[in-house]
Amino acid sequence: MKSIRTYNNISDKGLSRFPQDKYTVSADANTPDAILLRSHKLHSEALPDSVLAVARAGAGVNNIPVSDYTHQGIVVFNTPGANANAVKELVLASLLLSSRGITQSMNYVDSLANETDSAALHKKVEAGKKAYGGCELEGKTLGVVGLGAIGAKVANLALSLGMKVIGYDPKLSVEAAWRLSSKVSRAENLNSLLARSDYVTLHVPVVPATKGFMNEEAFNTIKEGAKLINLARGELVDEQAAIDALDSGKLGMYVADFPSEALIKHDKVILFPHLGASTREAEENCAVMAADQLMDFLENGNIVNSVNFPAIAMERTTGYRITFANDNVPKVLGTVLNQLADLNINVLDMVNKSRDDIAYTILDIEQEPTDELLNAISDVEHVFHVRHV
Ligand SMILES: NC(=O)C1=CN([C@@H]2O[C@H](COP(=O)(O)OP(=O)(O)OC[C@H]3O[C@@H](n4cnc5c(N)ncnc54)[C@H](O)[C@@H]3O)[C@@H](O)[C@H]2O)C=CC1
Ligand SMILES: O=C(O)C(=O)COP(=O)(O)O
Repeated sequence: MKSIRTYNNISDKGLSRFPQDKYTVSADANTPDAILLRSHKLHSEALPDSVLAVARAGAGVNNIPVSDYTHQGIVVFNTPGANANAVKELVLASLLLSSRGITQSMNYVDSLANETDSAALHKKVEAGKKAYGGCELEGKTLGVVGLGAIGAKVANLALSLGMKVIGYDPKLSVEAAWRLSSKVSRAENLNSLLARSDYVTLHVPVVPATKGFMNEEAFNTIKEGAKLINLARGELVDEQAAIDALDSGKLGMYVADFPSEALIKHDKVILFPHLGASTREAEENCAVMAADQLMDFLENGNIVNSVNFPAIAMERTTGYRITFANDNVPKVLGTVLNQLADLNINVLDMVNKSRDDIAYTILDIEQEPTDELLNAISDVEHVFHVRHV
């Protein structure tokens, strides 16, 4: 029986992927084989030694100490693109909310709830409406920072609304570039995007290069009165710099799903709870993808959509499967293969992949591996994880 420990609200559609005769799934599993979570922060938690993998049902992995886990042999997964449409749709809402005085005018109408005279009510409603006139999106320029799964969908949607779209993504993958309309124009650098955009929307992970990148300098560069949408991570924006820019009028509006004490008080800030991925569809997509990836890893040693290990998969043969991870240096694989040769063990199939400074191998052999063999592989210099799956 394998055991999965969950954190957060994970869709039942994902949880029910784990067959009950093979898995127990619970929030209080003591010695789990794997963790399945959403935004729960693992940085200050010690994981039990039993944990082989952590799956984030979602995109951002900044709640997980990924590099610490890598050399403990813990594979970290996410679910690329599975919640992108949900975020895209909330960006659309954010564009409209920041343009049309929708929430403010709703609050105004609500404030008239005690008015009992119908004629007086209509007079006040009509008199108040002029305070909430807005502007249209058509013809305006949207700057999209980060053109991955979400950014590309947002960019393509904005084009269909008649907006001009500028994108900036110095690390754009070829796959992501294929998903992007050729009508999206490319900004050479961030400042050029900021200076030309009426709306700026952020879709990058929080990493050292992006932490606080929307700082005083960025707000000085941004087009006068531009509106900023941040459904990516709160840490991307220097909050005080944003508030100063809002106060001076340089920034027209800030929309985010990261409320904070300072932001909540500001009348040019529109805040939601962290709702970007909170649709039934996205929660199901993420949970199903994360569960399937975990099972494939636990049962077959295959790795799909990991953020720290190479992508690697091999069809099961009739043999017995060993997987091992090691520092990506010469001679490790050769040493293991020599060990097998010395024991007269035939290799049926094998695949080896590397990513940055680690390598991972799946080996199907003809006979069941003994503990002695597994220990011998584990003792090879630079090997830090071995498993019979
Ligand atoms: N509000 C919410 O509920 C959600 C928030 N997110 C946030 O959105 C982020 C993006 O999500 P996805 O689009 O799914 O990820 P993704 O990995 O598909 O795209 C991220 C893009 O950012 C680019 N990038 C990396 N560093 C950059 C830099 N310095 N400047 C410009 N671009 C850079 C990458 O090249 C990549 O194309 C996640 O990391 C997460 O923090 C994601 C899903 C839901
Ligand atoms: O997928 C992401 O990066 C998200 O931020 C979604 O967060 P959540 O799973 O809704 O807490």
